[in-house]
Amino acid sequence: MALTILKCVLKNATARRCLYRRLYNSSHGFNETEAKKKLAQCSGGSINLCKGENGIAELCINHPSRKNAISGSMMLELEERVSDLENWKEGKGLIVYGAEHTFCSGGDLHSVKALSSPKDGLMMCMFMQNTLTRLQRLPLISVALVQGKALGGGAEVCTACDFRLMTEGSEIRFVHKHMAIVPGWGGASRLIQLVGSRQALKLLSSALGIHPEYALRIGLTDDILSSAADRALEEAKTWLTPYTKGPADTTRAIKKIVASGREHLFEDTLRKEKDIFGTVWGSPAHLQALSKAMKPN
Ligand SMILES: CC[C@@H](C(=O)O)C(=O)SCCNC(=O)CCNC(=O)[C@H](O)C(C)(C)COP(=O)(O)OP(=O)(O)OC[C@H]1O[C@@H](n2cnc3c(N)ncnc32)[C@H](O)[C@@H]1OP(=O)(O)O
Repeated sequence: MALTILKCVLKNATARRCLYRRLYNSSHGFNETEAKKKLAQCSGGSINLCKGENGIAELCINHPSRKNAISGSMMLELEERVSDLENWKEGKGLIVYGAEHTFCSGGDLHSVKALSSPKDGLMMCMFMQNTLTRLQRLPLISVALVQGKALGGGAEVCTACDFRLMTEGSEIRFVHKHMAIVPGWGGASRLIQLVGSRQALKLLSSALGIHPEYALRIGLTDDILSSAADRALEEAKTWLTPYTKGPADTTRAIKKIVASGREHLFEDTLRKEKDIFGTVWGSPAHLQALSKAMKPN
């Protein structure tokens, strides 16, 4: 019995390690401590997290005086909030949005300037890829609520969510070409997965603004929201509700399978599906649902 429990604990710990592992570590020349010290020097704005009792959290990119541009200290806060969410066992859903009804104008140009050496740029790129990959792998169904503009790094952040909802008049734009750079926060790779390589090539090489109708047509957004600016967050929550209804363990297991399927070869995915299946099969919620389903009429 004790051996079975130990095996189960180890299996769950391995599954957790795989989900939350860092993409880059010292073996890739990435020094996290040094990166954090450097990013802390570029301050301004905040990343605010509010965890709801309904299992849906709201993550706010908050730097309104700069259209929610992400400073170095906000990159650090984003990493801290993602860590917090990784440990939130009751969580089922996440909405990422920008303060004052605009999503995010990308990297804070003041921070970007301070980090403009190739060494610092690569350090920031690895730090943000680690964080956004962990955000994408969270066992929460995530939605980016795009109001106003999602530019550059802001466009990249919204690709790290499972779904995107755009409000009327909003715009996603990979402006990197205008800055003579390419996305480095993982946004190009994720864009290819979302819309295919041909569309991704068009969007990155033109730096064209992507409006809601076009985004819907190419599969970049999942819906267009029509409510007034100050009601959009509520509308996004309502949109997410059918996907997060029911026990947290079930929703989290579904998201883990999909997150795994996005990243692994199909054979690995089948094995991972089996492992994750093992974590929910026979749980109290499963047994309860089973007995409910089997009640004689
Ligand atoms: C490393 C990440 C990198 C990447 O990988 O791509 C980037 O993301 S680089 C940043 C890319 N983003 C941009 O180049 C956007 C620049 N901003 C704009 O184009 C416009 O400001 C806007 C976002 C379209 C908004 O325009 P508008 O509504 O006309 O407002 P203002 O232009 O007056 O902006 C208000 C205020 O905000 C400051 N601001 C806006 N964006 C940024 C930013 N990314 N970094 C720093 N500051 C920003 C803008 O300068 C104004 O400040 P004040 O003049 O002091 O009022």
